[in-house]
Amino acid sequence: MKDILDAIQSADATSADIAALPLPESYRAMTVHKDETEMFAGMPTRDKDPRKSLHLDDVPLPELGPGEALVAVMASSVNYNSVWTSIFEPLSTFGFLERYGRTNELAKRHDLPYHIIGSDLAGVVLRTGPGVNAWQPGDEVVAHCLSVELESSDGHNDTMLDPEQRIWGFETNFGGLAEIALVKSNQLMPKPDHLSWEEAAAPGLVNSTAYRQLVSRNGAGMKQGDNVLIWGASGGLGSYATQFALAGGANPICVVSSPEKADICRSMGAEAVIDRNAEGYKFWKDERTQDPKEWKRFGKRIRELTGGEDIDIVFEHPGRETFGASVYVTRKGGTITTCASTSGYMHEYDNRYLWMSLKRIIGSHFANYREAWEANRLIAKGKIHPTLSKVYSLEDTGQAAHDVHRNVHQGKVGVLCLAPEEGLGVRDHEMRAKHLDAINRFRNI
Ligand SMILES: C/C=C/C(=O)SCCNC(=O)CCNC(=O)[C@H](O)C(C)(C)COP(=O)(O)OP(=O)(O)OC[C@H]1O[C@@H](n2cnc3c(N)ncnc32)[C@H](O)[C@@H]1OP(=O)(O)O
Ligand SMILES: NC(=O)C1=CN([C@@H]2O[C@H](COP(=O)(O)OP(=O)(O)OC[C@H]3O[C@@H](n4cnc5c(N)ncnc54)[C@H](OP(=O)(O)O)[C@@H]3O)[C@@H](O)[C@H]2O)C=CC1
Repeated sequence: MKDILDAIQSADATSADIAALPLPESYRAMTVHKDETEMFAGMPTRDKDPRKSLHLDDVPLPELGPGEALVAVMASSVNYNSVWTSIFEPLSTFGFLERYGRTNELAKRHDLPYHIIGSDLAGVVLRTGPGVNAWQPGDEVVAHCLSVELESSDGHNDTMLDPEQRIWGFETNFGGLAEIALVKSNQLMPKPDHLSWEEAAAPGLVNSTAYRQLVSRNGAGMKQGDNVLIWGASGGLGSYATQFALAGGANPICVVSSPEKADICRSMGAEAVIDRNAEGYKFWKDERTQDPKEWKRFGKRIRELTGGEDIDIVFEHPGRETFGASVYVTRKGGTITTCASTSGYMHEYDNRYLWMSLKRIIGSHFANYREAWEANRLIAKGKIHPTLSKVYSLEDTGQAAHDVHRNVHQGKVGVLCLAPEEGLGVRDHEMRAKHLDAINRFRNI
């Protein structure tokens, strides 16, 4: 592994040099263990601790198949899907690996007693499998997390609709929170030159998801002037949704839960910010009963901030806790677009406000190949910036996931895998200098 790292860090290693490096038989990776899936049984979700279930293991290098690439991972990031995997909710991810393993001989590699997690990476291609022409050993890349087979016509217009659609590092093995990752070569995209490894690894999953959910015609198709209600506006998804709204001429109404988070939203350029904690919204009277008066109070506050207008698009992901309010505050003909249910997936809302006011609910999930590429292009062009806050070492991934689970993080949390320190991998210093304040906006707060 040291030789690989030395070659990556040397200014003059060629593609042939990288291709000639022997690959290690094993590498370090963050895993969950199949024989531990019941370890948190009976505990409340909040108390399930990723630091207990995530392990740093030495794992054997997987065989490289056709159309695949092995990548030396310099940095990765923590996504909420890694929190779900590490607390075995809503399901153990080993079921996904078993199901994938049954599909064909090569997919069997994924069905193991350990699951290497992680759905983001920035790194360097080490080897490509048969049939890969677009990428070479030595290429500096990021990887998006869409894994599809594309054997069915269902996914030929929109690759997210493939019946064998999986999220790499969640529904497949060999993810990015490791020193080496196995990806399909179609997941690879050029690493933005002006970013360090850990900055480049941060946006991938959430940026692509926010792009489809909010901007793409497959999602809400946001346009100039739209009022966009963004829950968790300084969190993983929300910090990109806020940037897309601002960059696209829309009007974000950012919801956060502390004055620090409100300040970050303002520093991104948002003017309308609601601190849900300070304003004390209680959309549920008890576990089963919502309080429409609170939806109305929330709607009034939004009208105060917009000069009397209601919401064109709600960027939803908290789920059960907020969904009733989200449907209520949307304007006639408006759209609620949802990609998650962090607080519970059995939603309740008053359907009269949906049908009588001709509102639409759109389900959205990650992004298709093209959307992921377009979202990465916006990062590479400096139109959208990483929202990296803290950076952890690979061995401290459990703590990083714990922070995200407990909602004590800001923006995105990064993880150094092979990169020995932060700040490495920047190739375009001139472009970086232009965007330095925006790149550093979330750092160490
Ligand atoms: C990019 C990052 C993203 C995120 O962070 S997202 C957040 C994390 N992700 C999650 O929380 C989602 C985790 N996944 C799940 O909870 C489950 O994954 C799903 C609920 C999405 C699906 O459940 P399942 O049991 O895996 O699949 P089924 O489709 O319900 O299949 C079970 C059986 O039901 C059959 N079936 C499906 N639809 C129908 C239908 N309409 N009518 C009759 N049967 C149906 C199937 O065929 C199959 O059958 P057979 O067991 O025999 O193979
Ligand atoms: N389907 C898909 O493709 C994707 C789905 N997801 C899912 O989306 C969800 C959010 O992911 P991500 O943004 O990365 O996570 P983060 O934890 O980084 O951010 C979410 C933010 O939402 C806010 N929030 C959390 N719970 C509530 C609540 N009960 N009521 C109101 N606001 C709440 C919090 O902000 P604050 O406290 O400031 O209000 C929190 O910081 C996860 O469940 C994840 O699995 C993520 C990416 C892709």
